[in-house]
Amino acid sequence: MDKTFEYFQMPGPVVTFQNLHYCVKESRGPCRRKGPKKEILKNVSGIMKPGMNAIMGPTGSGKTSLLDVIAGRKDPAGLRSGQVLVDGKAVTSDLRLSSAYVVQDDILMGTLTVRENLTFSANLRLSRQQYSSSDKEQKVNTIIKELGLQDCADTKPTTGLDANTANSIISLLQRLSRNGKTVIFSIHQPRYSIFRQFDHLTLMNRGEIIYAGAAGQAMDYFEELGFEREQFNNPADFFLDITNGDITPTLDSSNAVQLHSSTEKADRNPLALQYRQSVFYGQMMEQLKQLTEVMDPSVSAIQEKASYATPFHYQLMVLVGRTVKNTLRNPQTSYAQMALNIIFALLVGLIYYQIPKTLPEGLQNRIGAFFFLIINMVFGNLSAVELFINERALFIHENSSGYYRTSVYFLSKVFADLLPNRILPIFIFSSISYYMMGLKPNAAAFFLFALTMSLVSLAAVALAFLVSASVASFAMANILIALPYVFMMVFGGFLVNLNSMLSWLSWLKWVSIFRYGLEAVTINEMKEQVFTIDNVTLTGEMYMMAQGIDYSAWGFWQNQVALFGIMFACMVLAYVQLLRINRWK
Ligand SMILES: Nc1ncnc2c1ncn2[C@@H]1O[C@H](COP(=O)(O)OP(=O)(O)OP(=O)(O)O)[C@@H](O)[C@H]1O
Repeated sequence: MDKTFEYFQMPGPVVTFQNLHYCVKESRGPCRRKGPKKEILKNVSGIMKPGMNAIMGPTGSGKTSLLDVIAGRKDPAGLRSGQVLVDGKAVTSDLRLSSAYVVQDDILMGTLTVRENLTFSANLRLSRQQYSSSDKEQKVNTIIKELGLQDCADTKPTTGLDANTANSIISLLQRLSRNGKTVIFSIHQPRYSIFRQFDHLTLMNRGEIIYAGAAGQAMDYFEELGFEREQFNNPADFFLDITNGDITPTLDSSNAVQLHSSTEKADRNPLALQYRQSVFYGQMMEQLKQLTEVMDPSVSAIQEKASYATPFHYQLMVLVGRTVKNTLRNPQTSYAQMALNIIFALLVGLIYYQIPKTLPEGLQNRIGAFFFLIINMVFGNLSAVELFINERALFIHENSSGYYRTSVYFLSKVFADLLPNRILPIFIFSSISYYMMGLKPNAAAFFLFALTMSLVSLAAVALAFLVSASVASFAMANILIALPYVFMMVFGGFLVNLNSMLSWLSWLKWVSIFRYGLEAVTINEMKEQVFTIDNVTLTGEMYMMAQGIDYSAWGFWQNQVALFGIMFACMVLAYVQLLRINRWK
């Protein structure tokens, strides 16, 4: 009884929700066609006060959906009616910073230690004006202590932490709730030692509430309805037996629910109807009326812009720091990328070692080498498709919890990938292959060669980023990226003469990274070169003229501009795709 009293008296935020109706369209069949609408929350109202608020019910009863609607994580398009208020005010983006939403899945950066993960969160979610670095450090230490993680605070997050056990999580939540926090959680079949720590219990069945009130009074409520509890039956099992229809009310009870009457319509939920006639419901609705009367209606109309605890540049610094740390601790991709480039550079260098200027090999080998190089620059970057897929769940969670802006995440990922995995390996690749092949021996030509290789590579990488930001699985990403790469290769000007192509297909050459790359390196190398066979001479210009390549200065630079344009457009589209990722549940 004391506990109930404490629950109703404790100061802190009060969450209210009234008349929630939430609908989804079920997807059906292999094409995931949208089926008919299904109401997953039906006329759900309630009050959650500071303390331990448990939501229980069988699988699919709507527990998670209710939590998601309260936390503002469920797509608002599905909310047919109802409203969630905190202290009588409509929920705004500020709530993201003063609340926490914990999911069951493991969404932490696995390469960072427990302390580093917590520090990352503290750095982004606590305002720099209100908390100094040492304040944040202290907060992190307190949390580590509260969670009992002192022994593993400096090891990487792994499973099997003490804090993962239900008991320690519940006792932590209880300590939080005793400090005036409103803790709302969904739980399956807790054992009695856990159940008795709950202050308030919401029981759900088929999208409706069948009991909401003091957790300690729930059993009496159902016993009064005529459900008989066996002596040693755990409360959670008792409730599950009721919702599953495994126990029925004894007929001699005056309040007994007629669960299986012949007049009952299939879609009616007698337990929910009974609850709506109960004194618990009456009292709750009365309180709800009082709590929502004070609400200022103008507040709910304002759709606030998302606000963040820290400025753009600070978020960028923290996120780049984490990405760099992650790359350094998980350097396989960078090593593999570097090794791939060195091996291919040596291979191209050996196959086309010191190409002579005599015909036919002088010409044939040069063009063949260029094709080989461009293929390597494009296909060698397939690993870039993993960039946004790997951490998709982490990004969605952190972004919707208000840690950082999407643009900050995009920039930190792109730059942390481009420098170690793309730019650096390309310069090493270019240096090795260029001098082994014996191409034009002057610094300007080498620089333009390396520039072309970089732009070809970056354009291909940007396309991979776009695919990466657009899909959630590697399998899909691999299919989507292979298709344009192969098309571009076919229309690159090496495998088919572009002038002889069917006119309705010829537009493809304008989007071919291969063509721009191949033309640029060809112009760079062939210009002012003279090839000989016996007494006959052939100039590079003659070859390019025959191929329809414009070898003027603009002819060369237009390829670089086009490559840059493809890269830029793909990057912008990749960012737009990141913004469009569905954050709703
Ligand atoms: N976005 C959605 N699209 C389609 N159906 C949904 C969606 N969200 C929830 N549902 C459906 O609504 C019902 C309630 O789901 P919910 O996850 O809230 O139940 P739950 O009580 O938390 O179940 P569990 O204990 O298994 O987690 C389920 O039938 C689920 O399939």
